[in-house]
Amino acid sequence: MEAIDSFSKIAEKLDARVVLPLASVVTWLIYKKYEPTGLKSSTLLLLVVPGLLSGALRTHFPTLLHTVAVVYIRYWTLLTLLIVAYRISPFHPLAAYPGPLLCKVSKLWHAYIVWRYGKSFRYVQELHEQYGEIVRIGPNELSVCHKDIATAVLGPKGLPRGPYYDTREHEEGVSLDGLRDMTVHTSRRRPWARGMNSTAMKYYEGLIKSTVDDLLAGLHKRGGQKLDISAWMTFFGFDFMGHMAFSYDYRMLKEGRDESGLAHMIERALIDAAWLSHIPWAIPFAKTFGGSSAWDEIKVVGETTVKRRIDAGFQHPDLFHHLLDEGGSEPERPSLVTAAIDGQLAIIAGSDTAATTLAHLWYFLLTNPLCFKLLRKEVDETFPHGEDAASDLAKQSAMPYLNACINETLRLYPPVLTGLQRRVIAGSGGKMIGPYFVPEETQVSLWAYSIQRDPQHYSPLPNTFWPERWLVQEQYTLPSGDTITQEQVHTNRDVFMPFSQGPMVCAGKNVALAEMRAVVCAVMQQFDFEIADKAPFETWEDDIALDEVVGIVHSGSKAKGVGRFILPVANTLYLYTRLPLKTDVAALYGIVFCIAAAASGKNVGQGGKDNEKRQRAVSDQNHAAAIAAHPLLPIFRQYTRD
Ligand code: HEM
Repeated sequence: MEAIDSFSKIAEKLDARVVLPLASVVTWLIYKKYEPTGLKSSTLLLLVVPGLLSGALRTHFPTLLHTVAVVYIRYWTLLTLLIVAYRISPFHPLAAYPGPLLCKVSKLWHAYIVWRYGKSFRYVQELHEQYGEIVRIGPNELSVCHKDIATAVLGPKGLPRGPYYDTREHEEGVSLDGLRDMTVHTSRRRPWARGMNSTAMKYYEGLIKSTVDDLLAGLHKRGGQKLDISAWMTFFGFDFMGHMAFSYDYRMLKEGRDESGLAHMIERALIDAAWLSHIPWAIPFAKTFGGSSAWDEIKVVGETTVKRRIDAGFQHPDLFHHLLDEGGSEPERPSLVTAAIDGQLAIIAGSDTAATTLAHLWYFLLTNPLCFKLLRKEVDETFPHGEDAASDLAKQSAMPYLNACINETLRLYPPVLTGLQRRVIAGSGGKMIGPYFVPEETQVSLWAYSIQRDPQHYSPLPNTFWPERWLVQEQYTLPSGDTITQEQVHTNRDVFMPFSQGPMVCAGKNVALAEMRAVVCAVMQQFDFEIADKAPFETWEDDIALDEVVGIVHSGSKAKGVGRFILPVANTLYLYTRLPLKTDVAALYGIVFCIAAAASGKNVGQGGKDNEKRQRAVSDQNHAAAIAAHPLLPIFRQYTRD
């Protein structure tokens, strides 16, 4: 009783005008210094603190509801303003780096772009075109295209992963691709190294060959019909990964369809994770309030596959055999859960990626008849007299034009289209990337799509499919027919990163390259294609990469956009100095309004105008899903050499 009395006495003396701003400032300082993201800390700082303050200031307002409304609104409003003001101020450590205002204010903007348009790689590329090789794409995040990125960021002395990868953490644990601690990552990668060594590869080669046979049989069966070539690449990708990871046959090629809906499930799950990855502080909330049904479905399918494999026991040296260390090579065997998570990762990371690359490659070959002709010539010469083109992987890896075509496809459309995010850790003193200093606790993102289309790294024609740039020769013929010399061609292999680079390079790189080479050689050797309907081919790239995203940069970041933002902020600050409730509501409105106003550009909020396209944009958020939604339907016919 005494305690309550003394609390009431103190509370009466409190001045709301001092206490509330003070509380907001302290909370802001805590956020600025420690970046707390857990559910508990967020609940404490954002709900409990203003709740306690409401209790303390109860006597200052006519009703409890009034008190709660005033306290919460004022506390959150000032906190938001402090955060925003600091991020756009010249005192922020990244103030010197250019970027759109909304990116500097919050990563919510980027999350919104991903959620609304999906193709944020196009957005980031436009930012680079506008601002140069280094752009501030978040309050604490830079996207860099400088030539030193590979060594400085991805190399052995590079940086660990950033919080973007926190969505990879599931109830059971984290998959290899989500491990941010370099030491833990190194030890977890050991079974993968065994699962990808030359002995293991020998076994996978047989699987590639038999899966290619299934593909060829499926295509022969449907000869003379229009076939969605990208769907068949997806069937191949999943069937091969099923065999390789778990000795399991998804039977997509045999059935000619994805009966289990696995590919679609993974596309949906990746869409769910895509926008959330940009705001990792929201992950605990998203998990608490529902999570992703697609991830739940994948979990069920994954668990069934793992159980089936365990019940069957060791029969083949598949990837799971190595991940579980069935051979007993490690002093301590990895747990079943860890092996299961990473085995499922192989399906998720390895199926869509190879399939989308192959889909793009067919698209480029079919729309560039000269390239098709050159590649066919190389296939025919390498495998004369009907020699089986799918079986000799060593010969395939030495085919210069084939590898140039694959590289060029991976350059223009790296299947991992999101940025590879790394973080400069606290206490490291910062990091130099070329001439740029990146302060501690800053995220650095490398967007292969932007880097690999940057004219300073790939010229001429950085946006054109021109496989010759990968060949070493004295003279080059451009698609126009003009010839240029070696000195006029610049191909910077150091920044070629479709598989990433360094200690966290794609664990399946060699397998992926082997399977893609085998598919292309075998199909080229046996089939001719006829494009029955030209229209989808003409618009395909625009359709899947969604031009709609392009243009946000200009509409959201020009002086008019900044003006739209500053006015409501000033308005809000002015209103904030008034105390009655209605001005607090106005202040909150001001915040919402200023964000909405700054966000509104010609692309945002025009839903009524072009609703059909917008609807499609939402369903196209994942690249593989976009490809699936825009089928390429050539007719396959038997090819016989003259
Ligand atoms: C064209 C095909 C592929 C491409 C372009 C590709 C690309 C990539 C990229 C860029 C990363 C780094 C991701 C990041 O750090 O965010 C990665 C990681 C990974 N990929 Fe691939 N991948 C392909 C196929 C495969 C295949 C077939 C497998 C499995 C057999 C696989 C397994 C993995 C694994 C396990 C990781 C995580 C590596 C680590 O964290 O150490 N990938 N891949």
